[in-house]
Amino acid sequence: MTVPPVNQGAPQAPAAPVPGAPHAGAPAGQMPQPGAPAGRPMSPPGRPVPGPPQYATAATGLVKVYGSGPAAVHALGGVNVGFPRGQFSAIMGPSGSGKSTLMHCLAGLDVATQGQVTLGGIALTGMPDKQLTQVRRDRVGFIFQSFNLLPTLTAEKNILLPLELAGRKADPQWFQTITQALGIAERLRHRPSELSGGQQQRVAVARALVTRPEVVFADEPTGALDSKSGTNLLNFLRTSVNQFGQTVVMVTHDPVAASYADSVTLLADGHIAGRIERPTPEAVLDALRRLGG
Ligand SMILES: Nc1ncnc2c1ncn2[C@@H]1O[C@H](COP(=O)(O)OP(=O)(O)OP(=O)(O)O)[C@@H](O)[C@H]1O
Repeated sequence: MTVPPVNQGAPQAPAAPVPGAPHAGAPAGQMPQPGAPAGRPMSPPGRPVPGPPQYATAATGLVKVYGSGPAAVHALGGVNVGFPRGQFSAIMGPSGSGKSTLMHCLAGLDVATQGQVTLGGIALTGMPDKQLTQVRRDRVGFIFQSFNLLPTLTAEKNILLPLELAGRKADPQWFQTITQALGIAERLRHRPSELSGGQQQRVAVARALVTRPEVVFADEPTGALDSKSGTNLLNFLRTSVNQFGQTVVMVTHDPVAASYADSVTLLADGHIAGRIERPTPEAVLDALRRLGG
């Protein structure tokens, strides 16, 4: 099912709740048009992809089929999408529409059946596992609903883990900037069990940002948080985009959470079903109703 693009006439939003902070990044509406990239030759894995460099992460002709034969599930049916550098983008759609599958393919956590994925202008498609693991570790940050912190490590050690695994040293100034901005500088010696849910998620956010990744992928990051902790987290993600130039791509079911983003990409039945620029909760809710979500 598809609905027409829903950005026309959508009310202008107080979409960025950070006072005085303008939306940043590339101009809106530069998503590859369906069919446009067809015929473009596949770039070898790990090589720069020719074309506009404004997308931190993009997919062309992305198909994902789980299983085979009569049991095959067509989760993505040829998706063309780009998420601009230095912007906060949300992905929404009804349950089963392919949001997590799209995010996992973009982040190199899952391999597409067909099509091409780029991260920072580099082709991920066909990349050997070892190289892909390295790309995920060095160039991607993840925030999950379930924090995924190691219980035996302190907050500080959890945050530094991606750098340690990569054999890299922390930039002390950047570490201080993010832990202070997240309000966890006083909690660094605590283990996850000694922290509140909101604090644990903020540690997970610091861990995602510590490598200064190309893209932070967030999958329902506020799903397990109370509303105040959720608001704090969304405000921080917004700040990381506005102040640090971070690119954030977030899957969410929550229209209020989506209204913190610069744009919302809508999925339905494995296809792009529209896009809302400067979303308001009302515009998002309206679009989701039209999609039956
Ligand atoms: N590992 C898998 N094996 C088989 N089918 C799968 C698998 N993962 C997802 N699917 C199917 O692919 C489709 C898209 O799933 P996906 O999880 O991407 O949707 P979603 O929009 O993220 O859903 P939700 O909002 O419920 O989390 C669904 O029909 C789902 O059942």
